[in-house]
Amino acid sequence: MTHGILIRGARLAADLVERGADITGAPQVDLRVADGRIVERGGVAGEPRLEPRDGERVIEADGLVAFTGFVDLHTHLREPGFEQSETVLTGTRAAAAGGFTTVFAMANTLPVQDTAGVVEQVQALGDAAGYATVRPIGAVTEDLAGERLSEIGAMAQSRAQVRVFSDDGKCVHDPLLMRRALEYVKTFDGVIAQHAQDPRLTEGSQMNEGALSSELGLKGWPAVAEESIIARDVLLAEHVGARLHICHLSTAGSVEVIRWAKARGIQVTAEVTPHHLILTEDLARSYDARYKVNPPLRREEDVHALRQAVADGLIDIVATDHAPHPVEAKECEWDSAAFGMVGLESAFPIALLSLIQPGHASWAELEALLSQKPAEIGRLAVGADGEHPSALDIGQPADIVLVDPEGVSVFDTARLHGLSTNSPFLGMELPGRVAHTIRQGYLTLADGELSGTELVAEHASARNAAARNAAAQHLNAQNLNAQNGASA
Ligand SMILES: NC(=O)N[C@@H](CC(=O)O)C(=O)O
Ligand SMILES: [Zn+2]
Ligand SMILES: [Zn+2]
Repeated sequence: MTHGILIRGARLAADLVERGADITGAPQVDLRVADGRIVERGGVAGEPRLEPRDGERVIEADGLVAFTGFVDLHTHLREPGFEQSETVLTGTRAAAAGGFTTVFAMANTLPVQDTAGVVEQVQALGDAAGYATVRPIGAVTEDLAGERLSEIGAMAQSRAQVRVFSDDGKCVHDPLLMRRALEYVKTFDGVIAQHAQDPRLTEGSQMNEGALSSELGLKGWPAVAEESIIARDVLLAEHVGARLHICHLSTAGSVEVIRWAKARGIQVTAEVTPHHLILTEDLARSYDARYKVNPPLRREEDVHALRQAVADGLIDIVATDHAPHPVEAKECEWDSAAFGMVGLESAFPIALLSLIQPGHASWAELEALLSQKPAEIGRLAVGADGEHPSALDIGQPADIVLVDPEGVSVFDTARLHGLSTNSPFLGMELPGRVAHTIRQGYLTLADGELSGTELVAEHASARNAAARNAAAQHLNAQNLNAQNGASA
């Protein structure tokens, strides 16, 4: 049913190791995709170019850069419970439009993703929609209340095979609970993703604490509220010998704590959002609540420190923290507005603008930041359809995104594909455009247009059936081997 795809003349991000936006240094490559995988390559090192076959869809990719599909370790899909803000379907459509083939779905839903039942439900909704692989994140504590550990083991062993646990939106503040959580996830190579915010230091906080918060009369949110939790948690992670991930780093001081922890060999990874790489607290002067986010936008020095930390390899990944909210929650007074911004569709343009163009990252490094490292931190390889291409090579699964560095993206409410439009970039023209997204061998985004919901669901169900067959064959083969072994 699925016809193949031939991509002609793309540059591979992996071949572009020099920092800066220029792509002419890499050879042009042809990739043939069939049955969900990359089956042939052409054009490199004297290999012949590939010619289209009957029924194949041809993508002319001259001028485009090909990445392994983007992986977002930090997305809020809002379903179950907040379907007026986003659903698994609408959120994964936004993901596909942004070049993502996998999203990790945060646990602050209603009910909270704190049981095997809820995480399996969220994953099943993702499988059915077909726009992206959905890997649920499990809550660390029951109902995100910070009092008792949730069913971490049951979620890890469920069909969803949860490996990332987070109370995101809230900080796991109790040090004993944090210690126990780290001990628990260590047993199955999981990770705790901490939302580092001391609740006592940020009661009622509205924006970054400093001269500007005083001037605007908004309650301040001190950098130390973030930095002190990170400092404590890297020490706990060291003590336990477990993996710790820090969500949405926002201050220069946080970078220094991470620098110290990494130099000590502590197993900590750090994430930055696109908005913290480009926006500053000054936007709060408008009192426009689109700029209200957790953690708050910080000073220009912080933005520079975060970019430099990416350049120095101290920050491991870029994650969107896509946080949809309905109009009512944003078009109101600053103090009563919700924290959060949508980010899936603007992630690539902002990464181009803040990291690639100023020379803080090469295209190859961006591929690590947006694809390989988040997949690795989230242990994406664990699970039924848990394969992620390590490179765009023959035999690898065909999760591919093609971007146009010379293109432009314009964000307005009509052009965003999620349910909510609380983007700080509305009305702006940003450099770079996501042109095509291919997930498991089928197009979810073709020339900037999302593929139809029914068609994508059909492709996904065919892929799911194929995956189930492969798993069954594998089991049969194992049984056969076991029988042969027994009779020998
Ligand atoms: N980032 C935000 O401002 N909001 C997030 C919660 C979070 O990521 O902390 C949300 O769920 O709305
Ligand atoms: Zn958070
Ligand atoms: Zn979040």
